[in-house]
Amino acid sequence: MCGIAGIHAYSPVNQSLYDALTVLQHRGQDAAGIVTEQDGKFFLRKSNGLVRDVFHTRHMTRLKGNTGIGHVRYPTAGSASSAESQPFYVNSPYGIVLAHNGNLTNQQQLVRDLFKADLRHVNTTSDSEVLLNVFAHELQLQGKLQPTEVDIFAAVESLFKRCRGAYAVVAMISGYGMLGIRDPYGIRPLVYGQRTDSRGRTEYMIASESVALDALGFTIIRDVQPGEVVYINAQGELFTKKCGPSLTQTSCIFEYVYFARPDSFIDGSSVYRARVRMGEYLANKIMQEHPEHDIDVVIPIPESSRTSALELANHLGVKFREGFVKNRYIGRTFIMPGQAMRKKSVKQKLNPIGLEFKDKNVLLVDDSIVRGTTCQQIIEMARESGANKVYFASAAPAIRYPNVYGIDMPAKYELIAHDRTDQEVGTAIGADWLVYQDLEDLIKAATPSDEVDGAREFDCSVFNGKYVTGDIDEQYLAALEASRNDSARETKDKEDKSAMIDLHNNA
Ligand SMILES: O=P(O)(O)OC[C@H]1O[C@H](OP(=O)(O)OP(=O)(O)O)[C@H](O)[C@@H]1O
Ligand SMILES: NC(=O)CC[C@H](N)C(=O)O
Ligand SMILES: [Mg+2]
Repeated sequence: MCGIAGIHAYSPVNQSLYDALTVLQHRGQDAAGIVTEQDGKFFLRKSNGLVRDVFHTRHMTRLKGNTGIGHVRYPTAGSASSAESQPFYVNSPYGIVLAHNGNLTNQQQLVRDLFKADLRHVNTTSDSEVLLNVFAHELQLQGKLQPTEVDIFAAVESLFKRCRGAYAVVAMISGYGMLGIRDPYGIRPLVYGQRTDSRGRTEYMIASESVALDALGFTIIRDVQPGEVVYINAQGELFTKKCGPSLTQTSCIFEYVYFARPDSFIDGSSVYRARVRMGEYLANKIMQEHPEHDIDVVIPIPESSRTSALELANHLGVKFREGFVKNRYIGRTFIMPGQAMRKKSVKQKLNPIGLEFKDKNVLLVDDSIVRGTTCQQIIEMARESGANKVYFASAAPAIRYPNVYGIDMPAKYELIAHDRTDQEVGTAIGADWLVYQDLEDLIKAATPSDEVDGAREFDCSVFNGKYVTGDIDEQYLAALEASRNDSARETKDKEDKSAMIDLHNNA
């Protein structure tokens, strides 16, 4: 799940983009990048690492210009080589840079077509570079010396016909402005807003999450609609057009469970409200399944489960206590590359407060169980701290299927719930009992307050194996599993790093 941002302003945007990426850091910790534009020249800085490590003063001062885009990366395709950090650049037509959140599901086909039919060169194994080249090719086909919004919309219309999967995009065309694109299903989030500068001029921002707009003083206009393009030309005029087919919106429900920050709104639905309701529904289910429960205390597993766990405790009428202290300098473990690193990080990140466990029956609450890395170690810690019984509740249903839309869960056998019943998962993680949220309840929880509960559709593929784009079959999933499972990826990352694919101009 990457984070993207673009700003069109009347004063330098380097610091604002840096701040936006910091606010979006929870969406990607592996690499970061910013491109700005001034007088027809792009200035790029991108590399592996957190935002604070990638940009030093010397880089910031070189990022000149009043328009720019940025990216924080959590790889789901290609490798972890710094050459695959984003934004990507292509020189023709005009000079275009692009940053992408999501994952293309027909990358191989597109690469073949780009090479054989469009005569284009793709230098990395990133799907985002492919996406950029498809856009560039389609824009070139419009054949305009000076493209207008009409040409840009036409190019994206063709891109929608060619590119499958999930893609929320920000891009910049040298001399012609900035645009945001959301795929026809609206799988990944994208929102835009405006603010007024001291001289009364309107500035625009496009970003993955509304928190980035809040932090920079932009007022939200609305979410970019599925299949819509938002274009701000070099003169600062805004144009929007729905260029994709009319499909039912199916945005990713896992954004509400884990990825997004609770203070964000996605498609009119508050992530915080969704998590509160997840806690309420989960409490109801626990009361149904264990009416005579003997829970003494509810303890959240920081960070993401806290909102749900507090509400769950309120509804159960049981004490809520912070039983784990989180090391604030360790990032999110689930989005780290490689199981060894994830495993090590749980212990570095979370430490129990013995007092809250000793001789108590504790209910541990997490937002989700994916590989089981976190809950297994946490349950062990709870027992070592003297807990009597350790129960576990997951605010999301069991994750049994791979994700193909921008969450790095490529191999079903790496998922602890794959091929296991709920009860078997409980045993595998070492809990006395385990309760999972029901999918219908999760859907209800994520439905915006002004809509009928449960009427909104979402991509729930990790829970039900139904892939909304309709192009995913067993063969695709088998190839994905073979190429991106933990050990295959580790080998590829090592190879790419030593091969030094490195074609980008570092500011
Ligand atoms: O079953 P697993 O494979 O361990 O994955 C699930 C865990 O990973 C995430 O936490 P993470 O540390 O990434 O982020 P957080 O601090 O936002 O909770 C999530 O919140 C669960 O705790
Ligand atoms: N998580 C994402 O959105 C990843 C974007 C892109 N597929 C990459 O791997 O860089
Ligand atoms: Mg967590």
